[in-house]
Amino acid sequence: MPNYYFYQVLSRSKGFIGFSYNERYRKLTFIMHGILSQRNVKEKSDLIDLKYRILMQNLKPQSTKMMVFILKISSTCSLEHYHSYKCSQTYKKLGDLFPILKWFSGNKFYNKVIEHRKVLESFYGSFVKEVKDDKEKKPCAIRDLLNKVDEGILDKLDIVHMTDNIFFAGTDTISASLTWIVAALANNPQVQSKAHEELDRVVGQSRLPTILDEPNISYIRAIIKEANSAAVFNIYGIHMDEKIYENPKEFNPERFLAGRRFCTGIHLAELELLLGVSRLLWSFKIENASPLGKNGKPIPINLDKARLGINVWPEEYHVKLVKRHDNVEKILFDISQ
Ligand code: HEM
Repeated sequence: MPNYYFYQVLSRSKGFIGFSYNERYRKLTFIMHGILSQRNVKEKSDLIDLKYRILMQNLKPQSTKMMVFILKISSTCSLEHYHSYKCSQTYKKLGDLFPILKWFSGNKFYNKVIEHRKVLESFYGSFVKEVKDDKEKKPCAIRDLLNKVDEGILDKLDIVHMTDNIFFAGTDTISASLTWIVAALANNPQVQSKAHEELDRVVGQSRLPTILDEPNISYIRAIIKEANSAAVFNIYGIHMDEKIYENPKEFNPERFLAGRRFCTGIHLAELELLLGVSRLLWSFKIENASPLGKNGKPIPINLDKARLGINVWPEEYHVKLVKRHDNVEKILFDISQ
């Protein structure tokens, strides 16, 4: 059941993620699947390429603060989202516990949500403005959404909240995944050796891995798959929950006509992880820089301990990035590559 504070007040019913199935959701999901389609993502892969180049240029070989750099990729967006998330979770819980709160629009929580909404709308509104003012009309997801305003399908507030949703769904997820993968690689040098062997064989040391290498770097793909662990849900419990499905025991195929619900950004996520992991490993050997244990070796990074952001993150850790060959700097800083 959509929560009043989160969906109606904070998002003014203008968002997309987590919204109930209805005509509006169907219309928006169609638009989002178009913007984030595999073809669109591949066509715009140079933007992701640029993003990783900037990230890699900021990773100074021998740095011991990998975590900090990875966090920096999306610091502005993620920080904003982290506050947004924390705030909305509080409202969500309170709203769920005391539904009556929604009738007191002047209450403290309501005012906090409104305050927060102002920050959020001004933050994402400024992105939208930047795209509108861009004389070169560079391609981007916000521009694709703006075209839908011209076609009379979306309004200005839809764009602001959908932009929020795209950043919300697409930044913390990738940063958290990369941070887990780096920790797992630091703990498993033998896995890195196999990955380095594959990259040297397929890509060589005179260019960066690109999207075109994807079919030939199956070990890198397997590392990404292994790091994104599967979650097992109580499917029976969810399907029989009357709060989620009307008349759950009734055999009613119509309820699935709304279409499958899954991560709309899956193609973008896969591409970002592929380029992120392959380029990190192409450039560096990742060494665990934790304090030494009794056996004289660094204490393995504890992957059982996690902390909560929007997603689940590993605890802070330190790694050392060791440049793998002499071409690393030359190629990372050569924009013609
Ligand atoms: C490693 C990265 C990612 C993971 C693990 C992930 C995971 C998920 C999950 C579990 C859902 C919920 C699906 C459901 O309702 O059953 C979801 C939804 C969504 N994701 Fe992702 N995601 C990732 C990256 C991205 C990226 C890069 C974007 C692009 C902007 C994105 C956009 C979305 C959107 C728009 C939804 C909402 C779909 C809906 O409600 O219909 N995600 N994601």
